[in-house]
Amino acid sequence: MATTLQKSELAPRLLRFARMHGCGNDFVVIEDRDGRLQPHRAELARDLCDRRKGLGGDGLILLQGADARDGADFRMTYVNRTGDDGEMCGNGARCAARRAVDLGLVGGRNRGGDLRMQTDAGLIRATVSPVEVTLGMTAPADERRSVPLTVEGHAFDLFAIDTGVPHAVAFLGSLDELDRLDVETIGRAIRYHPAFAPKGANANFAAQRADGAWRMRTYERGVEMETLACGTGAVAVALAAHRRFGAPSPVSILPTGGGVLTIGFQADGDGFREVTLTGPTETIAEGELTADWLAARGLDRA
Ligand SMILES: N[C@H](CCC[C@H](N)C(=O)O)C(=O)O
Repeated sequence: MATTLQKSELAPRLLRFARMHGCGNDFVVIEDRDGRLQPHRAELARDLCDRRKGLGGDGLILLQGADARDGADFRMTYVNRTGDDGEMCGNGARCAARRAVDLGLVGGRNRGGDLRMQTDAGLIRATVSPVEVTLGMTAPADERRSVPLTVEGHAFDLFAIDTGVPHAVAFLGSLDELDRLDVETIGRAIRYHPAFAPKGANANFAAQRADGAWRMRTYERGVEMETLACGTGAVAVALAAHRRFGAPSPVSILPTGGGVLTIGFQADGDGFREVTLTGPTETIAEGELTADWLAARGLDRA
């Protein structure tokens, strides 16, 4: 009996995780109420997002306590797979909202699934329903309607906008052209192009389907490869489709990973307001990181 007691006294605080995805853009979500993982986030993101030696994911999400002055329910810290911070992640924020509701982080103020989260891009509102999560995005910034450039022998007239993180959008003439595009090579060249320095940009490619919806593919900054979906990128494609082709709100976006992302907005000459992003999330698994794994990184004492 004494041994059992001793063990539990010595047991490190275990970390609970969830593996989640939104349209195939996948994340490890960890509860970090007191923010003690903040200094370790880059290493944690690299190790946990590893698809062989970790849990696998495009990014790591920490759910932390919020600054009460903001009126936020919690804070989302998003870290890319590479360990680089991302100010915002549309699919990640949808997963974070779902997880916060599941964990009761919104407490007694869970206004029927309506909540507010702090991010480095600003305050994001979210409405969580059994099937979908809708985000009220921050106002897009730094819109550039025409950025002509040539990469790898392809001439593009890009649309650029910051929808929480910086994005460039290229439209292709057909779905076939989109399917055949070497997103890895061309996307990377756009992502690192001097036109978007020093921050770089996520590179999105889109083509319209006969029913009016837009198919899209994304090379993600900070993941440094093509991902199966990108929420802030889908918002950028929708706003670009409005400017270029007059696409009305709401715009339906079909990411490679399946499902539909729906983007609502109000446009005026100068910018966009009331931008929303709606789509499904799925929780694949939840559990606890082992004491050995944490100890190997010195996190049992963190
Ligand atoms: N996948 C994300 C974007 C992550 C941000 C990251 N790629 C960056 O620019 O640092 C989304 O759904 O919006």
